[in-house]
Amino acid sequence: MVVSVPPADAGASSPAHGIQAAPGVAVRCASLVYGATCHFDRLDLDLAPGETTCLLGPSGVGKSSLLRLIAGLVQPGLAGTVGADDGRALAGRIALMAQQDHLLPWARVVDNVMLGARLRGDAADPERARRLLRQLGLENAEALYPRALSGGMRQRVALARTLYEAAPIVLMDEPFSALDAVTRHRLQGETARVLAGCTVLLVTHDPQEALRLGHRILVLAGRPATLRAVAPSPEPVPRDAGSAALAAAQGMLLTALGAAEERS
Ligand SMILES: Nc1ncnc2c1ncn2[C@@H]1O[C@H](COP(=O)(O)OP(=O)(O)OP(=O)(O)O)[C@@H](O)[C@H]1O
Repeated sequence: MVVSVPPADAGASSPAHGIQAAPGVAVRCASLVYGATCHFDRLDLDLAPGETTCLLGPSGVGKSSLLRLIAGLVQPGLAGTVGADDGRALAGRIALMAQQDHLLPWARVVDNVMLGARLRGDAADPERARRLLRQLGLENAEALYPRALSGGMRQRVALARTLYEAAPIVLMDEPFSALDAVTRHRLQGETARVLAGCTVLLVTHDPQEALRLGHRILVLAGRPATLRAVAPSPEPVPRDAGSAALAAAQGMLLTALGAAEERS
C-alpha cells in the first residue's frame, strides 16, 4: 500500500525525514474473530510518537491483522478503532510495507520505488529514489524489472518504496525476513536512521532485530491473545548487536517468547 503525504504542518517539529511531526497512534478495542475462533478481543495498543514499537508473537496469532487494522485495510473478522493523538485523520499519513512485496512486474525498479507518487499524480523524484536504492545496496538494479531480482532484492525494493513515501507513520511486516544475515544487519541500521523520528510498528520473528530497533518491544500471544511488554536495553537505536546489554535483554525476550508459545 502506498499513501499520500500532505505538506508539513507549519511550525511542527520535524523528524529526520523532514516531512511532518509524527503522531502517536492509539488502537482501541481491536478484535479478530473467525467463526468460533477468537484470535484477540478488546485489545488496546498505543504507538508512542516518534518511536519504533516492535511486535513479536507466534505465527498466526494476529500480528499482520493488527498492522492491517492500523493501516485502515478492510479484512473480514477484523474490527477496532484507530486514531492519532494529534486529533487529525490518519489517512494519507501511513506507509505500509506488507509481507508480500506487491512489485509491479511491468515497471522497472526505480519506477516501482516511485509508484506512490505516480499513483497520486505527484511529481516523482528519481534522484531521491536512486539515493534510497544506493543506501539499500541496489545501485545496479534501478533499470531492472522485478523478474530479474532475487527474493532479497525484491524485499529491498519494497523497503525503498516504503521509505520513499517519507510518511510520519510507518508499518512494516517482517521487512528484512528475506535478507542474508549481513545485509539484514546493515539495512536494519540504515532503516533506523532513515525512520528516526517516525512512529513505526515493525512486526518481526527475530528477537535480535526487535532488540536492535525497538524503543518498545511487545509480544502478542495467548488465545484470545494479549499484549505484553518486554523491556529493551537502554541504549539508543539502532543498538549494537554485540553489546552485553543487548545480549542480556535477548535472554529475557527469549524467555518471554517461550512463555508466549506455551500460552498460544
Ligand atoms: N479468511 C480467514 N478465515 C479464517 N481464518 C483466517 C482468515 N484469514 C486469516 N485467518 C487467521 O487469522 C489469524 C491471524 O493471521 P495473521 O496473518 O494476522 O497472523 P500473524 O501473527 O501475522 O502470522 P505470521 O507470523 O505467520 O505472519 C491466523 O491464525 C489465520 O489463520
